[in-house]
Amino acid sequence: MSLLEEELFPSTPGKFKIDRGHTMSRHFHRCFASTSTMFLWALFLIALTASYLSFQSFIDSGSKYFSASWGGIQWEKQVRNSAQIQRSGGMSVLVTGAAGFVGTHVSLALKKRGDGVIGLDNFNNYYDPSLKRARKSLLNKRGIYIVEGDVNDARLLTKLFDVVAFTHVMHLAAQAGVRYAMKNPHSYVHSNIAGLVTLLEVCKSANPQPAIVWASSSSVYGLNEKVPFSESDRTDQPASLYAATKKAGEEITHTYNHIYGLSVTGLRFFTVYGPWGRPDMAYFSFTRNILQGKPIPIYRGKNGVDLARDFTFIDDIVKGCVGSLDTAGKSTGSGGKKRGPAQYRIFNLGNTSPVTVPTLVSILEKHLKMKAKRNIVDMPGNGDVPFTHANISLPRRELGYKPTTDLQTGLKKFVKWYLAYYGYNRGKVVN
Ligand SMILES: O=C(O)[C@H]1O[C@H](OP(=O)(O)OP(=O)(O)OC[C@H]2O[C@@H](n3ccc(=O)[nH]c3=O)[C@H](O)[C@@H]2O)[C@H](O)[C@@H](O)[C@H]1O
Repeated sequence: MSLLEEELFPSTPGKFKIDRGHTMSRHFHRCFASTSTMFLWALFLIALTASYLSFQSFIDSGSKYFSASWGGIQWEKQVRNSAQIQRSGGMSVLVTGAAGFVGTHVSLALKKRGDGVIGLDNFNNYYDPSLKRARKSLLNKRGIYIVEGDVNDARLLTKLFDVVAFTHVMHLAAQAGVRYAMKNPHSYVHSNIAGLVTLLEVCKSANPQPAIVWASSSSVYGLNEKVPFSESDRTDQPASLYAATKKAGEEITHTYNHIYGLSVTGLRFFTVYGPWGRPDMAYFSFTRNILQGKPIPIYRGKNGVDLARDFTFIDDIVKGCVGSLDTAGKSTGSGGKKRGPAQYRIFNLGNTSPVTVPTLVSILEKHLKMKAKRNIVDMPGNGDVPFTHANISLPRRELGYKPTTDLQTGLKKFVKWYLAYYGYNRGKVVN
């Protein structure tokens, strides 16, 4: 500190020099006193503003992700009832993303056979939330309670584990969609990475630890050209951020398996379709457009090659999910400590018979009895891969997984549901 500074701003009151004349000293003292008072007031105001702003942001993020619509005796009772196991040897399962497409079907299947089920869903608006609400009503009617909350809410997850000693977690909550990742990259990180870690942190500390079965994706094969895709094929060339976050999920779950002894099964779903499906997917939006007489964009690959997908019917996927839960080994840790090696598995859940996108459209035309307005466009560079094709020998051997529904049959069921759900059977005008 320079001499001048030292004089103006003494570090201790005792250092203040009083040998320059009384008046001068008094004036200086007053001046200093008022400056320091102002300084203190300014500090006080800054602190007040800062705490107000941080409180506001806490409220904002809280209301966005962690609306406290849970807790209380009545709530705990509903949670316990829904998680009640109704068959001998049954399981109590926390299903995340339960109001989603796969989550709804898996929850229904588990409840039907007498397992205890609690659903968790944040009802975000990635696609029409009214469809999620309708799925929720369906689940409620079958005695499945859905907690409204986010997988990033550690307090809620911990509370759920306090109320129920879940034997299994079926983790299906995720930000889905391959192409949307270019529009909203952070939502993939929020759900598929941060949310996954929050869930695993809670699971690792739970006593007993649950076994975890979760949704990975066929998209992890990315630019892999070896067909059909086997679980041991390379998955280090993702073509989209969605795929990258799912691949990251496989690595993250491996870490928790390795360090904490969590039993983990990752399922690579191949383009799942069926009744109560996702409106953002091609088969769903094509159906809507065909019925409304609107053109449908059909992407075409390099050199005019048709794109193809190993479309897999929802009932087959449900069998794969339930088979995975049934064969999952117990987690080996307790109190956050691993006691021995735990199971870590990855399975393809596909149909093993890829169909091109134009053929998918032809099947829809047949079931809808309407012609599509086909608009063939070059595949935009937005994360799509040209084809997918699952090798399912591993899940067949380990889970008894055997898909039985071809695309013709599955789309017939989907169209029937679509027409009923959107009221076309009740004379809805098609325009
Ligand atoms: O297996 C997965 O892991 C993923 O499956 C699904 O992704 P995709 O296989 O890309 O399904 P989907 O969007 O129905 O497009 C199907 C085909 O239609 C083509 N397609 C699509 C849209 C369009 O307007 N035109 C078009 O030709 C398109 O190019 C593609 O060839 C899930 O959405 C995803 O969340 C993830 O689970």
